[in-house]
Amino acid sequence: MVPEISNDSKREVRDMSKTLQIANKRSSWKIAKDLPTSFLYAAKGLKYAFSTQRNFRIHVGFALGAFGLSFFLGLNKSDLAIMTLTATSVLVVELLNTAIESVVDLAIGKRFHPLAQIAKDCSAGAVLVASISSVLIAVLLLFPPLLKQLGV
Ligand SMILES: Nc1ncnc2c1ncn2[C@@H]1O[C@H](COP(=O)(O)OP(=O)(O)OP(=O)(O)O)[C@@H](O)[C@H]1O
Repeated sequence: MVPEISNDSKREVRDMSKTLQIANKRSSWKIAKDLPTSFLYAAKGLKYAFSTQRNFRIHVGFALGAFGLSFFLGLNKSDLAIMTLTATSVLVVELLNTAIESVVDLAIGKRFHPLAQIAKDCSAGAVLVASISSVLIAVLLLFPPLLKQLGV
């Protein structure tokens, strides 16, 4: 049987989460004042990843190549949607990997720590898994029409 939660407890949890939200906002060095400013910060993140992360540039190159080939081969809408999801998911994971690396470096600096190693290795592993799956999907979707186009 699920124990009943009193209204007082619910109110307490609501108040606490409100206080935490305010505290979180206040502890941030700078807060985006509106939506365009939030987009600007996101664009800055993309610019940072593109200019500093070789792997991110490689993934962008592959994504553009795959899109070009998809349009050239006339992939149908659902295949194009799958290609889009696949290519962007690799970029998203790569961005998160960059964020995790930065947070780990912020927390520990140049010191060695086994947990920092686990965080970075798992994060890199996530990029690898996403990349392998995107290559598999690209091969599955692009090879048949490509072979047809080449008359093989
Ligand atoms: N502070 C640390 N403590 C322990 N091991 C670390 C630490 N920093 C890095 N490492 C190890 O070194 C590896 C490489 O770290 P790095 O920060 O260069 O990540 P990377 O995956 O090479 O970065 P990128 O994604 O930019 O290529 C990590 O995967 C981890 O195994």
